[in-house]
Amino acid sequence: MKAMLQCMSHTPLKGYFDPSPDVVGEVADLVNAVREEVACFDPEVIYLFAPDHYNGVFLDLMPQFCIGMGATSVGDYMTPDGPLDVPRQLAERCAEAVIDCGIDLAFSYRMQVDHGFAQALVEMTGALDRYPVIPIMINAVAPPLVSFKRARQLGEALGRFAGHEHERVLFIGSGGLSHNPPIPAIATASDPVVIERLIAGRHPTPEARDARQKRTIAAARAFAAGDGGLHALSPEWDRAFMRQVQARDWSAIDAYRNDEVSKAAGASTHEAKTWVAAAAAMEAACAQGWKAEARYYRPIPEWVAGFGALSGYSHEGPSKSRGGAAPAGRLQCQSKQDRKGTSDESA
Ligand SMILES: O=C(O)CCc1cccc(O)c1O
Ligand SMILES: [Fe+2]
Repeated sequence: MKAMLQCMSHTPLKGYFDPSPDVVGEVADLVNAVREEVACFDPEVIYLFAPDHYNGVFLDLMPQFCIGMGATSVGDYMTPDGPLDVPRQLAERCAEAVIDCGIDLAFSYRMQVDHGFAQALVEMTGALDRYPVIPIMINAVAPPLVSFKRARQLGEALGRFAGHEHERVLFIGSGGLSHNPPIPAIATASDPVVIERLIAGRHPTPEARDARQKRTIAAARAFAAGDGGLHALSPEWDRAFMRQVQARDWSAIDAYRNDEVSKAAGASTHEAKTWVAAAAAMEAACAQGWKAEARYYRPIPEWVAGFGALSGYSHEGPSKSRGGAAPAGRLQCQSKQDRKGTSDESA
């Protein structure tokens, strides 16, 4: 069994309000390098952990974790709309295995996903449906939220299943790190229109979606200009977190407390649980035989994102059932040398 892990921050502000060209180029190099690695790896299936931002799931029925047995991208910001290629029977068996491990995973036969999923798929694979993908939503916006520990346990249960199931599996965590985009909360919303949208905002009119996106872009401009209002990015939190994931320091990860995380690094930092779940899945699928590599970090206020990337690779070993080594080209595809371009001064 071979497994790959790709964790990366997402931000729909790309292309709407950009940092300096050298930073844009640096992140583009990173994304291109990851996409090449994934293409070389040629996963038979992807397990994608990502949050939703009140585009697919709402407060009329908010799951903490939800697996899609079928899923469609809503096409918010610049992401494409349309179906993901979800292998339904595999997703069903995965759900059964995870639930059997004591994780009460919700499921949907018509899950709607937003840029949290779509941006990762498009950037890392080129399209929504390039590879079969099993989407797993982790609630990161609607308190009460699950703990970091619980996200780790979800990943562990899923990884145990995936490790037995596949020859080449890719785990993706899409989200984080420290940030606080202007996503309304039911606890503080007073406008009845906003409250209704939080509770049951499916299928907004194009005008309503556009208005919301324009507000996010305006907030990003204000944030980058130093106006208060949004919680500051927290490179210290981000670097410590990335070090812990790279070291697979699960006890440190389990020890995070939701209220402290929000206070230290911003309300949307809970998206980092997608990294925890994906890395824990990697750990279980590889029976700990893998290596993690924090490869990029930079706080990018224009994108309202502590922007990080971390990859993981299972130790090379003979293929379980197909015998012999992988085709030569696959192993040579992406050397460490090639990936050096996007240097990381931190983690
Ligand atoms: O409009 C939204 O739903 C929030 C958009 C958004 C902005 C910055 C970083 C993110 O991770 C993110 O999701
Ligand atoms: Fe997000």
